[in-house]
Amino acid sequence: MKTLRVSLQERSYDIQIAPGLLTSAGDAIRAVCPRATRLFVVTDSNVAPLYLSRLIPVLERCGFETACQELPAGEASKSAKWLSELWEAMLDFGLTRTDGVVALGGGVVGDLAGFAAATVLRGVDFIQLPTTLLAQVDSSVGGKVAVDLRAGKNLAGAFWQPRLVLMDTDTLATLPDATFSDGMAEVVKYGCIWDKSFFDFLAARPTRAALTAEIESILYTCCEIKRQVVESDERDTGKRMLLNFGHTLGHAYELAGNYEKWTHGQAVAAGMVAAARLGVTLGVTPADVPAELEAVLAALDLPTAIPCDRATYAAAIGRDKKGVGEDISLILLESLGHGVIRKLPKAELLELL
Ligand SMILES: NC(=O)c1ccc[n+]([C@@H]2O[C@H](COP(=O)([O-])OP(=O)(O)OC[C@H]3O[C@@H](n4cnc5c(N)ncnc54)[C@H](O)[C@@H]3O)[C@@H](O)[C@H]2O)c1
Ligand SMILES: O=C(O)C(=O)C[C@@H](O)[C@H](O)[C@H](O)COP(=O)(O)O
Ligand SMILES: [Zn+2]
Repeated sequence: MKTLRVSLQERSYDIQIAPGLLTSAGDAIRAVCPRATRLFVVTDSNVAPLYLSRLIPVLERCGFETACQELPAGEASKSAKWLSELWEAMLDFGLTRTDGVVALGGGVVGDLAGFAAATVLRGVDFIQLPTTLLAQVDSSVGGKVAVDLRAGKNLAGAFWQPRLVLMDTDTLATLPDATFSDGMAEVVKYGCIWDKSFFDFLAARPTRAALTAEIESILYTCCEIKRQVVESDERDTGKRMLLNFGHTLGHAYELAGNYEKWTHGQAVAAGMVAAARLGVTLGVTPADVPAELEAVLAALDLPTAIPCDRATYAAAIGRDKKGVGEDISLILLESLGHGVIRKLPKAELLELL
């Protein structure tokens, strides 16, 4: 088993990475929630039939009473409507402030359940059991929780760190190839912004089989990078913005496709290529970087360009959380492996696009 500790004073927690962790989740949760009697489990309609019947007896054997809410699978469930349903169901179950919320699923389940945990009774303990590659390398760590609004992606949310993150690598075996690739978009992001040797390592392994053979080390590398970034800027006012590489335009593509046409991973892949091209235009990024990045993403069956109209770009840029007044912080690559934050007038960015 690989373990990492995210050190954030009283909000510190462990990330455990190993096969089979779901089968010992009860003891691990008991260790971080000693006073809890009830756990409210949030999952989705694809994950429930695969893993819920494995998890519930494990929790009950450790003395937890459980209730479960199964969401329809997909981004549409990351909504204010489902947030409100969760609040009501948690209170009907009798959740108290010493109890906990468990997210069993991908980033949609984790972001929504985390926001519900942050807000119900003004905040209860939250445990992440991520089951997609994307959730294991990115969304289960760092405490960003949110729902989407009509106005755009993740526009209502909180910073609410989990008490524990258990990554059972066995769960990745049941992912469809396209969902595995979604997660790879965020994995490649870490190589782009932080670590050229990691980027090269990924480029040399263009198949799911080759990547799966190294999965524990890939998860560890991504979580270690995210740990360092989050510890230095938990509230996303500086360095953490690097983790948003590809996301300003990625969020525009998700909005353009009404959150149905393009997954988050696909949108981020195309957003990273567009940001690399913008970097070349702005004289920050070397000219050969976009093609090198495109080749790695295309080998993973990820899109490298997504059409988007000016009005949608304008809406996404206008509401991007990296905006300050008329300016926006844009994440660019000074080289592959080194991301930088550059301020630009929003109007200039729109013209460039
Ligand atoms: N909070 C953060 O820091 C952060 C970081 C990155 C992404 N996100 C968010 O995460 C979301 C995307 O997450 P995602 O890609 O995991 O999407 P997702 O949660 O929709 O999961 C993708 C699909 O995989 C299915 N699934 C999950 N686990 C499975 C398994 N083990 N086997 C088979 N099928 C499984 C799901 O039912 C779903 O159909 C977006 O909303 C994005 O904004 C948040
Ligand atoms: O953890 C972060 O910080 C990230 O930016 C990770 C991103 O991959 C993730 O998609 C995040 O939810 C985007 O955050 P937002 O602040 O742009 O909504
Ligand atoms: Zn992301």
